[in-house]
Amino acid sequence: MVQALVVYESMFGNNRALAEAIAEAVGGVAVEVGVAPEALPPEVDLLFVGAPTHALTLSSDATRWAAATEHADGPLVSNGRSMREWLANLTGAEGVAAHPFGTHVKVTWPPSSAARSIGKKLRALGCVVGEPKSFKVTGFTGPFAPGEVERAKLWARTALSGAPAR
Ligand SMILES: Cc1cc2nc3c(=O)[nH]c(=O)nc-3n(C[C@H](O)[C@H](O)[C@H](O)COP(=O)(O)O)c2cc1C
Repeated sequence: MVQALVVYESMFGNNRALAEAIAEAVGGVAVEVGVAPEALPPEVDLLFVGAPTHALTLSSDATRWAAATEHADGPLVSNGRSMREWLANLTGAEGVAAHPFGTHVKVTWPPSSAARSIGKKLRALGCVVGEPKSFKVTGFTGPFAPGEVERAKLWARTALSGAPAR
């Protein structure tokens, strides 16, 4: 049986909600990036990795600070280790099927998003990476555009059906 792990970074809760919906859809576990293992457990054979788009890519110290001071009503969901740091330290992911996801407010051309940045980093780690998927929120703190969470669940189930066990 395929064991799925969903690792997320989130400022205001949108990627957490997406990660939990994806985990439910594939029968996996959603883990906040600050407490995610840096050595991928060998039983994990399907990885979903998601984060919010900040300045067209993954968050940085500066954008996290802006999120906390300019946009948040309370504490950020992810206020420890960042997705960038976790991906820089991740080991044991070679050959694992991995699916990058994230959220954005605006679509840009050429396409740039946290999901795409995650995809590049997962590929460099030796993962077998699916097409990055970014889901739309209607404002910096949310909510999702109509149908986006359902779209994410369908996407995750498709990824599950194509995932061979390690
Ligand atoms: C500092 C900052 C920079 C952002 N930059 C972008 C951006 O370049 N493009 C975009 O579409 N959304 C941008 N956003 C909106 C985020 O993508 C949005 O807040 C996020 O998707 C919400 O997910 P979360 O609740 O999981 O953090 C930015 C948000 C913040 C706080």
